[in-house]
Amino acid sequence: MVLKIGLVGCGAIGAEIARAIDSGEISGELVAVFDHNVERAEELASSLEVRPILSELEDLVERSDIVVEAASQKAVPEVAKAALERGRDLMIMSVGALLDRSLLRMVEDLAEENGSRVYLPSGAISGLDGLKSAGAGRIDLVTLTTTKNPKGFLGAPYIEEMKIDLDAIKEPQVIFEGTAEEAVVAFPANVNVAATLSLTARGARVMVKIVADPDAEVNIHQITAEGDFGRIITRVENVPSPRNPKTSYLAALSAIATLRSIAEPVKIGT
Ligand SMILES: NC(=O)C1=CN([C@@H]2O[C@H](COP(=O)(O)OP(=O)(O)OC[C@H]3O[C@@H](n4cnc5c(N)ncnc54)[C@H](O)[C@@H]3O)[C@@H](O)[C@H]2O)C=CC1
Ligand SMILES: O=C([O-])CC(=O)C(=O)O
Repeated sequence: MVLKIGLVGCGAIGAEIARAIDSGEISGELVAVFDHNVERAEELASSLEVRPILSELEDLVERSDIVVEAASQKAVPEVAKAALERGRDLMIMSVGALLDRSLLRMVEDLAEENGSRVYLPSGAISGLDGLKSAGAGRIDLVTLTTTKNPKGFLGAPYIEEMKIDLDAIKEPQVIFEGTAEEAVVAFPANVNVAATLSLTARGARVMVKIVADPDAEVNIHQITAEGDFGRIITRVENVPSPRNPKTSYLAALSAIATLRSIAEPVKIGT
């Protein structure tokens, strides 16, 4: 059976996913795309060998086996409800949205009631396999330190609210410290990975530090987790997506790897 994929969001991640389906790297069919920026959807669709239709959300869901959200945290409630109520599988990239407890419960309940699966890729970080194993025991604390070039934080609600002048940052500067729940609201397009860590760590405290470094050419996520298993330390130096400096290329690759693994009979890793 050919997996029918519907894509919501035609930006940096969505475009990489679409190209991977088009080239046969992901075995499936991109049946429909939706973006509230219609020009973006049109531009992506017309760049592909096998052109998907441009559709509205409801129609996209109807045509798909799996709906891929690669849009924004704000899009998640509507996309999740539409997909899960119709028993479709769902992959979510804007994982930060799920730190809203009531949304997480709705997603879990609808998935269970309708026999759907929800996939949350590792995104731009490494080490979730070990953290998942550790979560079977006790995890005491997880810390995430994210470093990006200041231009990667442009437009973040926290930057605007605190009136932080990103151009004035001339050396590495900690611009935010807080919990994962606070971080995903303050920087919705920068630290979805904090939510992925939090959900993997099964309720353990996840503390986030965000550093703006004007010399940074890579997006760094350094993670330390401690518990009765010992300590895990991971650090990824991510190449930013050329289309969107907020987003690391690895995040798109993790979405592609997740879609590929759905079709594979042998599952590797925790
Ligand atoms: N889980 C992870 O590790 C990572 C998650 N992300 C998140 O994944 C999402 C996609 O990332 P990118 O492709 O880099 O973003 P992007 O900004 O390059 O593209 C997003 C696209 O979605 C569209 N869009 C936004 N809200 C929409 C809505 N409500 N309905 C329809 N279309 C909508 C935009 O017009 C845009 O074309 C973002 O929320 C981003 O923060 C990004 C990097 C890593
Ligand atoms: O791509 C990254 O480096 C991480 C990111 O933006 C996110 O988690 O939202």
